[in-house]
Amino acid sequence: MSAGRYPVGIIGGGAWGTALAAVMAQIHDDVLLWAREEDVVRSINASHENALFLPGTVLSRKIEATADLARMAGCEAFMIVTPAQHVRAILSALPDTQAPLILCAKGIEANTQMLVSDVAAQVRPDNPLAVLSGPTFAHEVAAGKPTAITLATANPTLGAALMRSIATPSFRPYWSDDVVGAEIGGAVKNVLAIACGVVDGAGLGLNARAALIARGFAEMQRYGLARGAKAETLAGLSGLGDLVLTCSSENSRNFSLGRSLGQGHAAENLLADRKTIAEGAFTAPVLLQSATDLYVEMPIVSAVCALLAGTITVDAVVTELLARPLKSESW
Ligand SMILES: NC(=O)c1ccc[n+]([C@@H]2O[C@H](COP(=O)([O-])OP(=O)(O)OC[C@H]3O[C@@H](n4cnc5c(N)ncnc54)[C@H](O)[C@@H]3O)[C@@H](O)[C@H]2O)c1
Ligand SMILES: O=P(O)(O)OC[C@H](O)CO
Repeated sequence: MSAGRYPVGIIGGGAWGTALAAVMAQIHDDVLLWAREEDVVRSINASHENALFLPGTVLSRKIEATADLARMAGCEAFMIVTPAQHVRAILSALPDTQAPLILCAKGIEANTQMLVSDVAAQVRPDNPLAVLSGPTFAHEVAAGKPTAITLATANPTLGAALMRSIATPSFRPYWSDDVVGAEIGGAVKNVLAIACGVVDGAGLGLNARAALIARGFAEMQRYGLARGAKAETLAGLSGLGDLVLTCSSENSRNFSLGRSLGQGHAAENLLADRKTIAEGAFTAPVLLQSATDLYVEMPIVSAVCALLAGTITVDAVVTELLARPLKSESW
């Protein structure tokens, strides 16, 4: 990539877009971040903090925020960091560009069952695509803590160029040619993290949590392989790696949503009160529908859907899962 004023533009001023801007500011002189909320733009430009979505992290003065998408036209590559359900709209509104798009949302589009990369290929057929996904809590990345992540793109030359433009001494991408696998790991783990949070909130113990991670991973593999993912990608950073992270920490929004469900709070109230995104709540119903269409069994995902819909209690869901017919552990 040739030198330009903004080597990487970031679209989305939530916690993750802001953390990625902090990473980019370690290696680039100017970082332009588009945020939807004027408050976020003001907070970053005036106080060098994203007080709404990543409070407490002091940001580099190299980061400039804007609410004007037209300003992004000169960027040489884009990180697309809005929630999955808004990627279609934001890509449609992006200025005319043929720059590579690095897709950072973890989810599946409702109604269409499309992965974010499918949405991007449909809306922006002329832009090269890559997916960035892995075990990455935003506040740790923004603080410069060591992080490894999958950068998936079918084109190895593009992969190498993008890795060079985003790697820092503490942020290490690994290239994969498996875009579908990288996306499915990130989308499915969010739903499984809700389930692990439920186990925690209901006080079901660490054995139950480990069982759920292992059996949840079996669901991720069944579904991923049915959609063309590679097994080794699902076992890597963007699959198992991210599953382990989000299933074991209250820092995960998905886990903490599940924890509150497990403590008996109503899903409707919990979702209405949220200011930040728990992607798993949006992914769960479309994932279950997609799995059903592919004849893939996902009992844990199904249980999460029922809990989110408020059609079953935690006690009943646990009894149901444990009462399923005894079967082989492989699949
Ligand atoms: N936070 C993390 O640690 C992390 C890490 C890796 C990946 N991700 C993924 O990145 C994506 C963004 O998550 P986040 O943590 O930055 O979100 P966040 O919860 O911190 O912020 C919410 C974001 O949603 C945006 N938003 C809300 N309504 C919108 C609309 N109508 N159109 C466009 N944007 C809208 C807000 O502007 C804001 O950027 C998600 O898919 C998430 O799974 C997050
Ligand atoms: O807070 P969560 O559950 O959205 O998880 C954030 C990241 O996806 C962790 O990799």
